[in-house]
Amino acid sequence: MFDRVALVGIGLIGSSLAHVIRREGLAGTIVVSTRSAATLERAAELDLGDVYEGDPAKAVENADLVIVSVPVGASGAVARAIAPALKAGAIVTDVGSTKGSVVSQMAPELPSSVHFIPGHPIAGTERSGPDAGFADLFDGRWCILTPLPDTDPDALARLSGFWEACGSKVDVMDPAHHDMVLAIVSHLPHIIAYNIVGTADDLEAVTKSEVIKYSASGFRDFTRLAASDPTMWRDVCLHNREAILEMLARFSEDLSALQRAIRWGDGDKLFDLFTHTRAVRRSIIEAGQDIDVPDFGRHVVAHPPRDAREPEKSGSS
Ligand SMILES: NC(=O)c1ccc[n+]([C@@H]2O[C@H](COP(=O)([O-])OP(=O)(O)OC[C@H]3O[C@@H](n4cnc5c(N)ncnc54)[C@H](O)[C@@H]3O)[C@@H](O)[C@H]2O)c1
Ligand SMILES: O=C(O)C(=O)C[C@]1(C(=O)O)C=C[C@@H](O)C=C1
Repeated sequence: MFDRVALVGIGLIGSSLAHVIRREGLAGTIVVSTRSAATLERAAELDLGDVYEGDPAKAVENADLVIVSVPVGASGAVARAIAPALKAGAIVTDVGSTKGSVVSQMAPELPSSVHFIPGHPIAGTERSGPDAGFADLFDGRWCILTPLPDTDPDALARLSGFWEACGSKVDVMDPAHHDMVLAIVSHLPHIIAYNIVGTADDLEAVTKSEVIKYSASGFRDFTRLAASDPTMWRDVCLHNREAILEMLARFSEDLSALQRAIRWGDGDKLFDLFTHTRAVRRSIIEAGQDIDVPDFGRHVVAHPPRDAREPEKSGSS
């Protein structure tokens, strides 16, 4: 599909790309580049590429596709470093979890002779580094591309074809819309997980050994998310600030409504909410992973629409 692909950053996402590119034969040559010499050495031990290059500018020379897979806060510095060496006509993309900030950091640095098309595979785990990658990571998962207004349609089609060959389903959207959607479906859940695990750990008397000993599966699920890479999530919080703050405000409002219902013993309200959220989960399962983005005009969790409520208000199934 591409003669030469340069992977700048070889952590969970970069190494997963290396595996799937190899498996599917999507590149003649895979060039691997990353900031730390130790990580580059590990990538070589894992045989993730054909060429290993510490200098990102050297790594992208003659590449037809350049994929930047670094924490979003480093996107601008990487773009600046690779810009002078990029081949005219190359496609430059990224995988960062925020898009508005990546566009504003990278676009001004890149020459107009390349096709810059930001992207984000909605696939990952709590693990990081070159050992964490696996070829199936993107199987059946969405990859969102956020082209700029003047993006060449042929380059967009080529990049979409690449992600499809990696196993993904591709959607195209505006960077600001991406950031709003991801703030609720990905960023907020991680922030809630970091917070709940932090709160539990602060309660020294009931935690330490007891948190581990009695950890119920609900809490354990939060600890998985809260084990995610601190650098990556620090950068996500700082680089999707507005959308995350907006979602946190809505979340806090809805949490207050829930708190009030508990305080006043409003069982109907609790039952209605829990019935509604169960229906949300069921519709996600029924749709497989084919989940539409939330409709922000309508979706207010603490006040489910009447028609979404089930009449039966007691018992469990
Ligand atoms: N982990 C996930 O679940 C996930 C999912 C989708 C997208 N993403 C996004 O993908 C990107 C990479 O995440 P990851 O999980 O692969 O992270 P990771 O920590 O596993 O890997 C990051 C890589 O970037 C390199 N790096 C860091 N700073 C650099 C710099 N200044 N210059 C060059 N290389 C640098 C590191 O050495 C490492 O190779 C992030 O932007 C993240 O938001 C992550
Ligand atoms: O499943 C996980 O562990 C993830 O954190 C993956 C996840 C997500 O929230 O779904 C995290 C951040 C990425 O930008 C995309 C995917």
